[in-house]
Amino acid sequence: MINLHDIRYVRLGTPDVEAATRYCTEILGLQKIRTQGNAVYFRSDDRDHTLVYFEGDARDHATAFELHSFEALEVARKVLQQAGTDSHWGTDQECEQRFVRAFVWFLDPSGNRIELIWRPQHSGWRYFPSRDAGITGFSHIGLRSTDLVRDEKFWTQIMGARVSDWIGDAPLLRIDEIHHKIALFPSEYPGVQHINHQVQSIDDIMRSWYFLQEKGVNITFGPGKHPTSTAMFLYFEGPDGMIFEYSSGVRSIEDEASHLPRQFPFEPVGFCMWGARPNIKEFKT
Ligand SMILES: O=C(O)c1cccc(O)c1O
Ligand SMILES: [Fe+2]
Repeated sequence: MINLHDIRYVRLGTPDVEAATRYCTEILGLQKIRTQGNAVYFRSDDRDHTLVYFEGDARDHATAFELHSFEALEVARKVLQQAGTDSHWGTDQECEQRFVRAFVWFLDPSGNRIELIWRPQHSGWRYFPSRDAGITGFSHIGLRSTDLVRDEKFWTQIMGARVSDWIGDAPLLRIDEIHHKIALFPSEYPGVQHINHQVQSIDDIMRSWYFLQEKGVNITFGPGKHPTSTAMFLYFEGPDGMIFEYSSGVRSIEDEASHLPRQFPFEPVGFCMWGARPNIKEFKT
């Protein structure tokens, strides 16, 4: 089995890098760290970058997870091969673009591009955004799944993730003590379904709620509170229809042995314990 250390970055294609850059800095509250070639890099915490927008197809998404050693990459390739999944080494140029020493990529059973990376670059600089959204870091993604039961098996049996809770058949998956770093949601096609950044407190959620409305950003869900992770949340629309989430107060699962995943209904009450209703296709039946 593969042992994922942590989620690291998301890379998104876009036909309009300039518009995406304006959104990331002025609306979302990330820090632009560099432009390199046709790509712009953004920080949300003490890592070199956690989000990249590159000139390309808006359906072209990749998500990276850090592994513990170079040997772990080699082992991962064998494990994937045994599971019938082709994997490939990243080229030197691709490693340079990602600020990693080595990586392996593959497609999950739904067709999501996943990158397993080794020695990603850290920053010696404090994260310093141009808008104070209260972001403390990139934390999780929603991943599109064309078959939730099949993909839950892949992510738990091959990738070593554990189910923390289910909403209907949608599993919230942890790879460390944080309630979830990946969540699978039903879709007809692959891709990243939402990108979560943690913010410091409910004050940041509410401040952003007013701020985003003033800026005319489409709020798609919330403010609300997830009964699953106990996090308070706000979802809103970004470039090319991507959904971004701010949340605060995600629970930790300290005791692996005693945690049993809980089943929540795939209904508004399964997503929000305050009564908010999602205007997000993948959260609705
Ligand atoms: O935090 C959660 O529990 C959660 C639940 C449903 C959907 C999400 O995006 C979540 O982050
Ligand atoms: Fe989420």
